[in-house]
Amino acid sequence: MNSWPPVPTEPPARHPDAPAPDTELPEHYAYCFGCGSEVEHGLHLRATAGDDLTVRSRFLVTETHQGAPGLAHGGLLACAFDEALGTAVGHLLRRPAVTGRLETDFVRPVPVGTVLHIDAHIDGVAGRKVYVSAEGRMNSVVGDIAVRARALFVLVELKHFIDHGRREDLRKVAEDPGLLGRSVDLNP
Ligand SMILES: CCCCCCCCCC(=O)SCCNC(=O)CCNC(=O)[C@H](O)C(C)(C)COP(=O)(O)OP(=O)(O)OC[C@H]1O[C@@H](n2cnc3c(N)ncnc32)[C@H](O)[C@@H]1OP(=O)(O)O
Repeated sequence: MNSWPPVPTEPPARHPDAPAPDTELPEHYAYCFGCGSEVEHGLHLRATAGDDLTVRSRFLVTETHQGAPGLAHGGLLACAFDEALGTAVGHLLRRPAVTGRLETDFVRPVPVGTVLHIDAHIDGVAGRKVYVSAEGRMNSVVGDIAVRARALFVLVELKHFIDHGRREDLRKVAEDPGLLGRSVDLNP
């Protein structure tokens, strides 16, 4: 594997208002495929703040997540890691960010019925670039590693979402702000 982070970085600083360790984190958007309660066949990932620069997430692989008979689809597993890594950036740095790059190593097949435990860690910051990595273990926080991932998140302004989001969904959120979790400082 190449060195990580791939560029010189500053040590990340956990935001002073980041949730305390062991705090259960709210979904960040009710219609998010990764965590949203309104998405029937979504991943329904749940996350807990960890110590320092970590977030611990978990999700149950169901029969709607299959790629081969009885096995999780790799793309859905990548989605879970995108969510888990983004949750770490959003809640611990409290800044809006989007995935610029995501790489995944699928180490073991993941059967339907598995609870995947994903430990994400913020590794370094270079300007707007935030480097994060995670490991996913099967059925226990000390289970066999099934997937590893690394990602670059890029810090963005609120304008990013307003400029690019579909109008009707932005309107829905304006009418019902409760659809969004209040985890990041939108005007830091
Ligand atoms: C509590 C909250 C929880 C949230 C959880 C959410 C989890 C899910 C997160 C997602 O899935 S977000 C959706 C998927 N991602 C996107 O839709 C992003 C689409 N891409 C973009 O909008 C733009 O390409 C992006 C904002 C990422 C960057 O565009 P910009 O014009 O703002 O910046 P620029 O292109 O100058 O890049 C900034 C830096 O990042 C670097 N960069 C960007 N993309 C890169 C890439 N792919 N690989 C390597 N480096 C990259 C780029 O080289 C540059 O480095 P330097 O500062 O050193 O010059």
